Amino acid sequence: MTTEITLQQASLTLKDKEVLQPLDISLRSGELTVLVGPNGAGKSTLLKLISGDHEPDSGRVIFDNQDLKNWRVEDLARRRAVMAQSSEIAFPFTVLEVVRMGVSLQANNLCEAGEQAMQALAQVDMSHYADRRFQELSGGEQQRVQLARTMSQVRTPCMEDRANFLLLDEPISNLDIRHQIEMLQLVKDYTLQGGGCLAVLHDLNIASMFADRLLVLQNGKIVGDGSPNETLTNDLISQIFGIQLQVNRPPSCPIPYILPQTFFDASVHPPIANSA
Ligand SMILES: Nc1ncnc2c1ncn2[C@@H]1O[C@H](COP(=O)(O)OP(=O)(O)OP(=O)(O)O)[C@@H](O)[C@H]1O
Repeated sequence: MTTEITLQQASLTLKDKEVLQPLDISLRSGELTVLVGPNGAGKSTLLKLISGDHEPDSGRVIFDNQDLKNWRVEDLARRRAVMAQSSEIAFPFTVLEVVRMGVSLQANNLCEAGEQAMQALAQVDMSHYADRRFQELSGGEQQRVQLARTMSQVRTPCMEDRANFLLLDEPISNLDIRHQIEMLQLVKDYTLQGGGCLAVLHDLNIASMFADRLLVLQNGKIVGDGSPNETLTNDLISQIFGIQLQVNRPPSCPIPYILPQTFFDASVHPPIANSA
């Protein structure tokens, strides 16, 4: 059975600005939904609305058939986990302790929590730093640990017929290409096992590679919703990002990939001088 997070005419105004116009969206478990859009479009705000950090001014957010505002905080924390865009950790916790914060909601005892935290660290290629202070890690390393913590919080993608959800705000923004792909594959596997995920990403090519469904947000409004093949069109993405972009669909490539139009301009790539 599919578990859903549904927005029904949910809108939000912050400091006199209508950041999210009334939105009707259903996020389904079992697929990776990626949210893209220009800076300031309202992506993080939408994620906060879905996670319960913001309450809508009008309309409703429903998680698993129940209005989000009626969920008990502890119950919600076991069913969906949130990775914020920036999450500083003020105290000198070790890497293992940070991940255990997520694990502790699911584990039955301390020993199990320790083992699960180590497994989660191995998945993000960070076991070797388990005893290091989190604050001493690089930006990318911190991001991988935060992803491990978040995924540990809702470790089992699906229990009986009810799915859990990951809500990730730019989870790979600090990662090198290898780790971007490995981390998104982890998330994708989570959805393949029945879990749900909404991830905000800026890289359209990575989004194209991994998304089952792409939501395109502009000025607090959904202007595109479908597979990457359906939503990534020259007109739509050039218009929303305000730069001429070209969506390429070579027969040998199963997904569209995007390059700026300037890449094809002769002025940017002058012919290589003949040194002979
Ligand atoms: N707490 C707040 N108070 C007032 N305005 C806010 C608040 N949070 C966000 N905004 C405004 O809402 C708009 C959307 O912000 P949001 O962070 O959701 O955008 P975003 O799409 O995630 O952008 P980015 O890609 O830059 O991360 C912005 O104009 C921002 O200034």
